[in-house]
Amino acid sequence: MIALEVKELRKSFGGLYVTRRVNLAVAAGERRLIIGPNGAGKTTLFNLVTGEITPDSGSISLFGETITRTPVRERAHRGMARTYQIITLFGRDTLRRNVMLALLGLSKRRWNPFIAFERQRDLVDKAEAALAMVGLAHLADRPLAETSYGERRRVEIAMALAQKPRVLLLDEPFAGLSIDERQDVHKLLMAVPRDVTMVMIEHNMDVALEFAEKITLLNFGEVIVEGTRAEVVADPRTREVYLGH
Ligand SMILES: Nc1ncnc2c1ncn2[C@@H]1O[C@H](COP(=O)(O)OP(=O)(O)OP(=O)(O)O)[C@@H](O)[C@H]1O
Repeated sequence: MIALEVKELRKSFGGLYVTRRVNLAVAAGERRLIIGPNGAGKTTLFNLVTGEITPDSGSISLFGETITRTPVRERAHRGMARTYQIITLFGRDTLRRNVMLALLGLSKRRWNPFIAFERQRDLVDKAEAALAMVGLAHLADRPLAETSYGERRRVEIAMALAQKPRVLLLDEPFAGLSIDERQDVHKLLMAVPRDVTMVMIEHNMDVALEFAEKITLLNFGEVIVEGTRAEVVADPRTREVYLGH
């Protein structure tokens, strides 16, 4: 079963192709790593997959259903989640509330002002369960601004996992973390159940390589090497465009 399929995807900005005929098929449960030099088009590919930008041509499907023109929110309802940068979180709010807000953002129901936020029991439970999954249950009452960079990264992952995604896109989850924090996030990602397919963009090869089952190498908006971890690492083109950087 293919979880995420991209066919002949193209996108240009001001006449420059940033995504050129990209094809990608990620199997259900797979852990895929996307690598490539700066400007290769990795984030643009994620933006196309989540629907934040629209392709010029080509198609995207999620578990066999075409979503090429489906709005972002609807894709999220169908099981697509993405980790966002910390900037989008609320510093003065507690970790619990931040995760609850993420869940509310996805919820079809409207925010009910007559029920105190903390009394929305199901939301509280889901938020706490998500924080427990990333080992932060004990910090649920702490304002986000008082947490470390590594803890915040785990909150981002908790927010995405709380949505019970079928496909999770991780955009540089190890960026800016210390070696110890990288190991924590790595352990956490390795523990995510197989019913979540994960696609990761990452530059930190030490931890990312361990995570990857298959690797796709992008360069100038094109897939130039793809295969198992061993195949891609051994491929001279990988060394040429990426590992030599
Ligand atoms: N909205 C946009 N308008 C114009 N050009 C854009 C836009 N978004 C991205 N680009 C350009 O597309 C190219 C690819 O960018 P993208 O962010 O996808 O690369 P990347 O592989 O994620 O790079 P990095 O590793 O540096 O994050 C870059 O040259 C970038 O300047």
